[in-house]
Amino acid sequence: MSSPRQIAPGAVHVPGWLSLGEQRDLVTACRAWATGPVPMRHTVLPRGGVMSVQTVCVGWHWRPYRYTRTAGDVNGARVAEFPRWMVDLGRRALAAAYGDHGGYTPDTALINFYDAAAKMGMHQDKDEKSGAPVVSLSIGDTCTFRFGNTENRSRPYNDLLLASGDLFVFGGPSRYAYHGVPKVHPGTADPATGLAGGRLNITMRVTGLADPLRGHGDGDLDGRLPSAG
Ligand SMILES: O=C(O)CCC(=O)C(=O)O
Ligand SMILES: [Fe+2]
Repeated sequence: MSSPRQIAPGAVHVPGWLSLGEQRDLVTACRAWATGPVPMRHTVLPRGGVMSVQTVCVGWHWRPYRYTRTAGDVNGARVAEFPRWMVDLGRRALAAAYGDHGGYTPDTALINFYDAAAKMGMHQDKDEKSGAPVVSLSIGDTCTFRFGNTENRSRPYNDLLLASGDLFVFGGPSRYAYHGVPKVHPGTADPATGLAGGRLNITMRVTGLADPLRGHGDGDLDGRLPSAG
């Protein structure tokens, strides 16, 4: 692992943060999630466009531009639980980037698979009701990651390479920075991760949404129930 590098205030790149073993375990977990309960798919945008990346979610299902527990735009199933080990991984990631995890409790992850031709246009991650940081992990082929400003999709931005095992965290003043993936560099992956080609990106986030079934989060139901006395 190299030392953390600040790209902008609140945006930190930690090259080679994940060990090879951790990358392998994440590839295995993502492969399983890609098969169900909600299969990985190309997200269809409201105006009919289709994203070139393939996505599967855990914890909450994202579709433009909201989070739900069930994947109404795929097969109607409830997405897989957000595992405790991923909360712990998210906390270790924040501690590595910022020196302290501050009680970070991600409740959703978007898992994106990029083939050699896939890209992601400049966008903000703003469907979350929480301003908590986004933790991004990359595995497989290296990509060019464009990290911009909070005002618009254009310059100033920074182009950096995200390679297998890299951590990128954006929070604080960078939380709503525009970002995207203009290019994946085929043939740059180490097959020892279990991913022979393509790029896997996992972003953990805090939705800030209540879970009506469990009473977690904002609008916690527990607070509104009559006390047992
Ligand atoms: O693939 C990446 O590095 C970024 C993914 C991303 O921005 C997103 O899923 O919102
Ligand atoms: Fe994003």
